[in-house]
Amino acid sequence: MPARPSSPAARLIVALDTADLARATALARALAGEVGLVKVGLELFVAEGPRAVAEIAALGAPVFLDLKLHDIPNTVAGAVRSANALGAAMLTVHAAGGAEMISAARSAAEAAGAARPMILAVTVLTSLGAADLAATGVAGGPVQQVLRLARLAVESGADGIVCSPREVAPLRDALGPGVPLIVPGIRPAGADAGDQKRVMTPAEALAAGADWLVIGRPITGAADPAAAARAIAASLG
Ligand SMILES: O=c1ccn([C@@H]2O[C@H](COP(=O)(O)O)[C@@H](O)[C@H]2O)c(=O)[nH]1
Repeated sequence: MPARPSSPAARLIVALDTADLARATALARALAGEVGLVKVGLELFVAEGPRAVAEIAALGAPVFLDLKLHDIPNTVAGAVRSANALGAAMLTVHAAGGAEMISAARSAAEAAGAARPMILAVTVLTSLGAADLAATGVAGGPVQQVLRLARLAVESGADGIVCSPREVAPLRDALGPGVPLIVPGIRPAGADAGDQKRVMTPAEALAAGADWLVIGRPITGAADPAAAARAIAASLG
């Protein structure tokens, strides 16, 4: 499992959201040494399969496999066992899958021994605003729901929590310093938010208590992705 990051660059996780493995590997090469981890998400994994993880891991950076597993406990445990063989450093499940599912994911990860992936629980997607969440039948707003899901996830064996930067401070208050917080929904000042609704700047997220910052388009869509990552790291002081 990766250690908690101690330098600004180590805090950055770049999301390689592309269906093209050649582009993903080119980005991973260009960003070597500029970020702490590289994230393989659904777009790349569905297009290219497990070899995407293997080829990107071979370039040196630890891989965050962001599959957001959400199914019955037996099925999720099987998927985690299959993912163990890929050597990812982090793997996501949806906290809304419930206590038994999260616990099954953690137990299945432990079968990989010391090199097991961190099991991260995704709380409320950063693309959802309060009204979107209410439309799914959840009352109380994102902060309340993230706190509820995060507590459940940690009690059920999750190694870390994925949340928007808006919930980082309340989560730190509720969970203390020991729980790693992995935070997408990051936008440098003036950057296009796109489909993200609960966002903050990298410096704001860090000041609130985030451990890792997950950043895709502001880096991968830049003319010079390495320079964009360096500028973000510099903004973290
Ligand atoms: O709640 C979540 C969970 C995961 N993500 C992932 O993070 C990146 C963010 O990419 P940007 O281009 O910086 O918006 C993306 O891969 C998502 O799948 C998230 O955004 N929100």
